[in-house]
Amino acid sequence: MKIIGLTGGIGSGKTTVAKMFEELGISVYIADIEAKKLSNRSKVIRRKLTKLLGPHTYKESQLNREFVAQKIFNDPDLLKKVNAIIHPKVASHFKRWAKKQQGPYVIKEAAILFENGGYKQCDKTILVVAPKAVRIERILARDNSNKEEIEARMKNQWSDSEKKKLADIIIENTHLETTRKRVLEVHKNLSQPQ
Ligand SMILES: CC(C)(COP(=O)(O)OP(=O)(O)OC[C@H]1O[C@@H](n2cnc3c(N)ncnc32)[C@H](O)[C@@H]1O)[C@@H](O)C(=O)NCCC(=O)NCCS
Ligand SMILES: Nc1ncnc2c1ncn2[C@@H]1O[C@H](COP(=O)(O)OP(=O)(O)OP(=O)(O)O)[C@@H](O)[C@H]1O
Repeated sequence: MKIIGLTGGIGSGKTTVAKMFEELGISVYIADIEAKKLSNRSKVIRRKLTKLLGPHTYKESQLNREFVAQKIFNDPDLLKKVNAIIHPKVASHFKRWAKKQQGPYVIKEAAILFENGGYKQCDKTILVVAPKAVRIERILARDNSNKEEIEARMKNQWSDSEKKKLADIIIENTHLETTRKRVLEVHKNLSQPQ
């Protein structure tokens, strides 16, 4: 079964696009969500993160997301260390998950795919893009966050032009209906035996 990596910068709409593939019957793995579940469940991750970031890393046995985000997105060195704790666990969890799925391909949606070399484990990659200003507006409307916090995350992600050099398929996500048509087209191509 083919593994299709799906990524995009913060607010590009990668989860929205991933859900469109899901509606077409494709199994979708959302790495952001699984990473959080693993961070809450795995004693090894908990121990390593607490050692690295201090006693406030967990609050009532759940990852203290605001605290962790505040620390790591303003300190690239710390972010690298957190990624090194979490990403390998997500990668092995994904492999186990993928073995149980059926269909012509599965989608692995991940915020960080090119930056950490994760794309090398994929048969093909999809990059979701939207203008930066639109992405910021979307996150401001969705979350209880501010422009500085969003830009801090953006600074830790590659630009779209860097990612485009490695992506196999680009999906522009501005108008939802156009995006949906493009997803259907991509789905048909990916479903063909190669
Ligand atoms: C810092 C945390 C707790 C913040 O949680 P929060 O619910 O606010 O954000 P969420 O995880 O949903 O991510 C939202 C967006 O932030 C950006 N982001 C998240 N992790 C990273 C990262 N490691 N590097 C750059 N950007 C990131 C992405 O655009 C992502 O889509 C969380 O993002 C985290 O634990 N990140 C480190 C682990 C990781 O890389 N997770 C991503 C998938 S493996
Ligand atoms: N084409 C679109 N038109 C209008 N709103 C959109 C569009 N695509 C996504 N959105 C909205 O923008 C917000 C961000 O989309 P989504 O959560 O899919 O992005 P994401 O790239 O997964 O974000 P994050 O990086 O934070 O995980 C959501 O509230 C979503 O409903």
